[in-house]
Formats: sequence, C-alpha cells, structure tokens
Amino acid sequence: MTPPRQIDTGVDGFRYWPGALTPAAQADLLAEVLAGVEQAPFHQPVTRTGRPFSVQMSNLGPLGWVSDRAGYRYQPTHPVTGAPWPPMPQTLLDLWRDLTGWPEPPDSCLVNLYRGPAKMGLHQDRDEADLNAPVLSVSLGDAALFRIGAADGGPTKAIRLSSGDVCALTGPARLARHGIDRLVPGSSTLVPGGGRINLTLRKAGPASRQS
Ligand SMILES: O=C(O)CCC(=O)C(=O)O
Ligand SMILES: [Fe+2]
Repeated sequence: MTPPRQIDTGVDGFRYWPGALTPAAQADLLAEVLAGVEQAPFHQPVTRTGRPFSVQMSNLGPLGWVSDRAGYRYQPTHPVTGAPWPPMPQTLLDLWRDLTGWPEPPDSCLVNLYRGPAKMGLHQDRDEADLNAPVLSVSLGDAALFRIGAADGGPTKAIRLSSGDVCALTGPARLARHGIDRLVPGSSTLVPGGGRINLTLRKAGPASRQS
C-alpha cells in the first residue's frame, strides 16, 4: 500500500494517519469485522466493581480483551458464548505490518462499539505482556473526540478521529493516558444503526523467543 500521510500531533510517539483507509476500504473492513461479530456477539463488560462500560465489546484474533468482576485480562474465548474468538482479518494484519513495522503480528483485535452517549474514560493500555509493542487503532463510523496526555500526568489534548483514520501509541506514547470524550453524532452513515466502531490491534501475549 502507499503509505498514508502522517500528521504531527505534538505528542511524542503518538502517530496519526488521517484518512488512511478510503471509503471503499472502510466498508470492506467493516463488513469483515461485522461478519466476525456475528460469531462473537457484542457484549457489555463490567468493571471489577460491577460498573458496566458504556461501550459494547467483542474481539477478533487468538486473544480477546475482557473485563469482569475478576478484573481486566486477555483470554482465548468469548466470555458469554465460551467460543474461541473469530480470526483476525488479513486486512488488519497487513495494516499493522505496513504502518507499525513491528516484527510480530498482532494477536488481538478489540472491537469497541460506541452508540449515543458511550465514551471511554482516560486510561492506559497496560494489560499486554510486552509493553514495547505498539497499539494500532482504526476508527470506523461516527467521528469521536479522542483525548490523549502523557503517561505521568499533565495536560491532555483532544483530537477528532474520523472514519478511516488510523493512529498508534508507540515508544514514549505507548503508555499515554487516552480515552474517548464523546462521539460526534450523525457524522457518518457507515455503521449500520449508527455510532462508531473502533478496532484496537495489540500484541497481547508474550513475544515469541528470538533464536
Ligand atoms: O475507541 C478508541 O478510539 C480508543 C479505545 C481504547 O483506548 C481502548 O480500547 O483501549
Ligand atoms: Fe486504550
């Protein structure tokens, strides 16, 4: 693929490729993801204290991120159906390789569905075995206000992520605090029923030993 244009956001290690996916590529990718989600339906996880997330979640690939009263973790099966997660679309493996250059493929794709007032509080992604591997995120559907700030506190800034935008937490931004303040309702018609789907690609399991 032709490398998409990368924008400097002023956050060291936060990489942002606006419009990385064409409208046709977004539609194809969404169709693949929704076919997977038919096998692994969205569910609404709860936090350790029993508070439901406003985001609905599913996963594709060998490992899926789940949250329940036992805490956050990755596991190979859907917490409700008990079935293995559906395979990771090849398109996503290719995108990860082309944009991150990381030597190992992602083993987890979290599929987040935001509808209406759904949002995600500021957090760090730190449930992965190797916290050096990047996190790659693909936005589909309604635009969202994404908030990001340094790992150790201080000011945050908001960036509007639109359908087809791709961004990555790498290097000094790998443990950046980030979240979704809100959607921009009606800004896209891509997702059936409205809203936003975010795909978060991660290398969750341990790095395979290099010989
Ligand atoms: O929806 C997004 O853009 C961010 C999702 C996220 O940070 C996560 O799932 O850890
Ligand atoms: Fe995150």
